[in-house]
Amino acid sequence: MLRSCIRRGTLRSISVRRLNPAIQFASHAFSTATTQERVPLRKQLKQEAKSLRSHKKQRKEDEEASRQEWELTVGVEIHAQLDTEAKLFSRAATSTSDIPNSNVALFDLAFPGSQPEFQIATLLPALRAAIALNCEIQPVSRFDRKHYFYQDQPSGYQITQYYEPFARNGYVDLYNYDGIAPEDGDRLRIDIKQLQLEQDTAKSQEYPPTTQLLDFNRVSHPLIEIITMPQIHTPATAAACVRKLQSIVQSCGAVTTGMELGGLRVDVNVSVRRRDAAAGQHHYNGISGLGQRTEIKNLSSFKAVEDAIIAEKNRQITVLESGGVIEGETRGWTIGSTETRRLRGKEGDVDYRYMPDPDIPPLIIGQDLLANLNSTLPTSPDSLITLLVGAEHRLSIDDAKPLIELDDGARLEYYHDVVETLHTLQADQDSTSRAGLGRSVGNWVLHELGGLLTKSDRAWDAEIVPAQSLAHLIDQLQRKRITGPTAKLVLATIFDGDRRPVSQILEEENLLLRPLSRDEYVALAQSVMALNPQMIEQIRSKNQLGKLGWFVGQMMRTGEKGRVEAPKAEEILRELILGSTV
Ligand SMILES: Nc1ncnc2c1ncn2[C@@H]1O[C@H](COP(=O)(O)OP(=O)(O)OP(=O)(O)O)[C@@H](O)[C@H]1O
Ligand SMILES: [Mg+2]
Ligand SMILES: [Mg+2]
Repeated sequence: MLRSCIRRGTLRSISVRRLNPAIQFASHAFSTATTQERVPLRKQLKQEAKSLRSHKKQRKEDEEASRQEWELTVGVEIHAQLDTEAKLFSRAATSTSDIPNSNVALFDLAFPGSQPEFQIATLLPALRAAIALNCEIQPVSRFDRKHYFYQDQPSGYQITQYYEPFARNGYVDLYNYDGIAPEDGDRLRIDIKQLQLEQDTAKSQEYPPTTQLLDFNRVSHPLIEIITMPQIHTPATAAACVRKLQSIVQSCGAVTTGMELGGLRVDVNVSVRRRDAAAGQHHYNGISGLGQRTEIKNLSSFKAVEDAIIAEKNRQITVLESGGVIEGETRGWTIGSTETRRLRGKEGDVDYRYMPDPDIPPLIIGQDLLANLNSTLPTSPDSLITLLVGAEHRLSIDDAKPLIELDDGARLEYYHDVVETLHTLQADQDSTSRAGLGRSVGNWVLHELGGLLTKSDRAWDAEIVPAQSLAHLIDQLQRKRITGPTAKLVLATIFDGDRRPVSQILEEENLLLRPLSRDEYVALAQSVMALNPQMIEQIRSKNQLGKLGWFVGQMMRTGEKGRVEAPKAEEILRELILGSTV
């Protein structure tokens, strides 16, 4: 990568600073060579930026040309670990962080004579996910044995529900705020073929060349497999779809951890077909005309989903353009790589010998249970977004999304606590001034408090700045008793552990706004105007109003701390410089 950058002459100084000494040496060699050609540094940087731009443009054009010619189709299978205490068919605990092989029942290890004991509690999170994904819940479903031999599956088969799953015909709606590709427009519905219950496998740890350790704590952890229809046509939308599915199953309490902790694993199925050629020979559940699919197994991040699809699409196009054929096969992906790799042949090669499990009776799900779950399901992420950007809260979509997603919903809870307290504190204010409170709280919670968290590298904790304190601080600001910079200063003080009530901090530190008189503003404005008469001239003669900001900044800086209000400062400056009022 670095070498190719150097070859293309696109290495930028900003990236060099973060690299190791050997790489810095390479960049030094590069600049020495160019100095010898006596190209001034500024010109050289300009050329580099230009070449980078044209390279990016070329790549975009190539992508677009390939998109015009080839249609990509993707369907995803998501395996999510359900939030349950016990395993699917035994009472062993699901905790995987305990000592390896400590949570294992005889049935999990397929001891002869052991029998499955279906854990009914598993159904609750599974059904919550199915309802949240708009599925039709099947009154009767059954378990099958899917046979394959691998050391992570002691019985030689996985118990799953492929043929008669407990939920069918759902869908997930994706909006552009979910990050779908621009060519998919504002909204896209992806159908979900089914949700099935199944067992997880054991966890392997490889110690090449000869050792592999197996931890059976994970074996038979209850999973749901969510299978989408092949209706996705861009890598970005596939990643957005997985992200959205994860956020839905998390927000309804069906799963505990997401992809980052291994609680969710994704297989992507990829095919391409030439748009102007005859329809493809392959079909899936009523959708026909598809190209031959390959399946990339076990992806564990959204980026891996997107990158693996791009790589596999390009590989398939190259094979087809050179007259080859795509084989139905299972492929793998390593993070950071640029190519998928063949793991094994699939279609036709493996016969799973599916058969009904004779030891497990059918699953019968009653309407009363469904009615109860339906009425207790938490609000969906989409409904939350609609609420937050609506008239009551007026958040921007860019703030609403992270507020919902951050810290497993804890950030949103905190936001609500602050808004609630603030509404009580502002009960005496008129409704127009209260209308913008949500937006302002969103800004403080995400950007100001969020900024302090990032800077200090601390994890979220609602007690760092109690919601009550933040509400009082915003209240003081809204009432113009303190300035914005003062509010930020006090927030940082509380963040660092000051537990005095906000009002006490403001009193004791003498931070309450004592507004400057008009004469004081005029004197301050005149003193900063004297610093740069040339700029004053430019503002006057060329009407360069943008430059007023510099003088406002100077007034804030040189004036007494916490006493200068920016809008007032600008008003006075306009008056003095232009003879006009705002
Ligand atoms: N031609 C195709 N191109 C792209 N995706 C496809 C194509 N045909 C099917 N798919 C997708 O492949 C996936 C098939 O999943 P399904 O679980 O039904 O079968 P499977 O992959 O054989 O099963 P498993 O991997 O669980 O053993 C679905 O997401 C479907 O949308
Ligand atoms: Mg599958
Ligand atoms: Mg599959």
